[in-house]
Amino acid sequence: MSLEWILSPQRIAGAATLVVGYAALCARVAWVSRRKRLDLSHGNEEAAGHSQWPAVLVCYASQTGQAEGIAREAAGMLRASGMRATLMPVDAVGADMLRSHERSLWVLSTTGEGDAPDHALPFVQALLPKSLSLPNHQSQVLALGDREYREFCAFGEQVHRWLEAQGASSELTRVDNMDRDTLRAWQARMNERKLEWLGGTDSQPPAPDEEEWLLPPATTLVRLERRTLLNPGSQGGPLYQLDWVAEPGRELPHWESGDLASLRIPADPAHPRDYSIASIPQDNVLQMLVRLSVREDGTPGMASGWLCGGIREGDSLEVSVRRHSSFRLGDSAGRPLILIGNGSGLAGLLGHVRARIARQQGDQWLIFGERSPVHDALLDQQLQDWLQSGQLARLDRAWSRDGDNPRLYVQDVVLEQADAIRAWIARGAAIFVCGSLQGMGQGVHKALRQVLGEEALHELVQSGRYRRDVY
Ligand SMILES: Cc1cc2nc3c(=O)[nH]c(=O)nc-3n(C[C@H](O)[C@H](O)[C@H](O)COP(=O)(O)O)c2cc1C
Repeated sequence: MSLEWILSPQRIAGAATLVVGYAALCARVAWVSRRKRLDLSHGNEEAAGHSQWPAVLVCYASQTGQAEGIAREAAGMLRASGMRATLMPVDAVGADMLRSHERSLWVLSTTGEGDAPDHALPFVQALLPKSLSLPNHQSQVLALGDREYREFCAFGEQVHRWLEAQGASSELTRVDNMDRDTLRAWQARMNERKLEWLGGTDSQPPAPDEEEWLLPPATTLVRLERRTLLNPGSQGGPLYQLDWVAEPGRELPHWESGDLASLRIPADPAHPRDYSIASIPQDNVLQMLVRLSVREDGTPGMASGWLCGGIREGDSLEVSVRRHSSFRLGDSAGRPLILIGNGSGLAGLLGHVRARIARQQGDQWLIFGERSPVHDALLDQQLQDWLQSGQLARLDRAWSRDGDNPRLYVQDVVLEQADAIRAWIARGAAIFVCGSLQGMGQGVHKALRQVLGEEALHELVQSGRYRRDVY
């Protein structure tokens, strides 16, 4: 062992970290027990105090809320251990902020075809092309993805490589379809890192309740009150409206319009299925629209087959609500809304329409696409009633199988109504798109780019005025 090495700045800095870490650990033991008696706040006000404790930046990029949920839990866990954890979406992360932190934790999902989630665009365009010097920075990257996609975890990998190129040390973990074993292993590793960050692994092992900080959201038992076929005679797959109510003596979980209901079906409890919630809590019903999917061999899909046929009215099921921040109304709750979608995507849009009607805001325009006006005019009476009463300002429907009429899709309506779309945007409207990615989501995006221009659409994404739930 050379003298230079013993006296090297890194060694001295390491020893100093250990001393500070030990002090932090002592304080932490007292503080953790206090925290356990307090309600664990996820607000960033926690990050402001306790300046003597190690600071971690917890960043997320999330399209449907899973990465955000994990980041939130991780920040809560770090705070409960006595660290200063600042939670933020990646688009709020700046160069100075990264330089001023020695540790960061990234939870990043990949969407589209290997793309970053929509809200991460400013980060991708402004920060990723930059060169920063982060030689002492330690980062953990948790990349969420799905192996079914060719570009598995591409965005998480991109950020991991970028961090390494800036001189940071980075550990990458890829998670396939929220695999619980991978998440549990990562969680165990984070508990180790946390102790290192706090000043040495030879300190106390984590308390048992700290190990399970990635708990799944609470579930509630609900009963299927009614199942209604919405498109009898359709050439497409049957689409059902499912109305769930609370079991006697229980309450439905809380949600906001845009959120998802996560169901565990008996045949495959390890893989919950998410559905957009079409109702609002004031309805006292949790409503969803489910299309029966049919496999290539003609047999019904496992989850949709059971929901559309297996489970009977009166039967019960565990459900949990998944916060879907990127598709909630958020700051757009008071703006005029343009709601665009197709098929079962109507569910996500209906939630917003109902939430706004409850707020007595009828300034909303629904552009909806289906196959035939004869068989697929979903919830037509309800939509017509809203239109009559002014609770819906405009309703445009695009039918792709309407006798001899030319095939019309929602993106065609967007192009046809370009002037009106521009006028709505000029007076502050926000756009929400829900439904299939292939064809609809991509087509509408292209049409909007044509109508509004690349830059204006980009600005709408950045300011949260263009939100998509496409699958
Ligand atoms: C429309 C769509 C596109 C997706 N594209 C990819 C992809 O290209 N690569 C990948 O690894 N995962 C992809 N996924 C899977 C997501 O990354 C995965 O479901 C993740 O857990 C979602 O996290 P989030 O809720 O934070 O967005 C895609 C998911 C959806 C719904």
